[in-house]
Amino acid sequence: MKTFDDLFAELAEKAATRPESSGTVAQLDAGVHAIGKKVVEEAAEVWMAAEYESDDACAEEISQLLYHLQVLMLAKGMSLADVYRHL
Ligand SMILES: N=c1c2ncn([C@@H]3O[C@H](COP(=O)(O)OP(=O)(O)OP(=O)(O)O)[C@@H](O)[C@H]3O)c2ncn1[C@@H]1O[C@H](COP(=O)(O)O)[C@@H](O)[C@H]1O
Repeated sequence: MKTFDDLFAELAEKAATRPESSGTVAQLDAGVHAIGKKVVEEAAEVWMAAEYESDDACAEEISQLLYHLQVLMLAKGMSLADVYRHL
């Protein structure tokens, strides 16, 4: 099963190698403003799923929110340690 750290390593590799098929590369190219909007959208979907959908649907929305947060971190040039030191 993929972990948060596994996903971040995978996305960092995509950002470095820039494969044409990567949605992550497309989002990074769209910039922080567009990525930030996706973070807010996914956060709202998590909220709605938590109130009105199944636990599995909510978990899926949370995974998408985590993905978009990681894309934002990469767009900002941040590492996992930059975040973890605040936990
Ligand atoms: N975990 C994710 C992941 N979670 C969410 N998303 C993106 O977030 C979107 C969430 O979609 P929604 O359900 O909110 O639907 P939507 O708003 O209509 O989607 P869009 O119109 O914005 O595409 C998905 O369409 C994906 O584009 C993800 N995209 C990629 N990954 C993983 O990231 C890795 C790298 O992916 P690529 O860069 O595409 O190779 C792979 O392991 C992928 O599994």
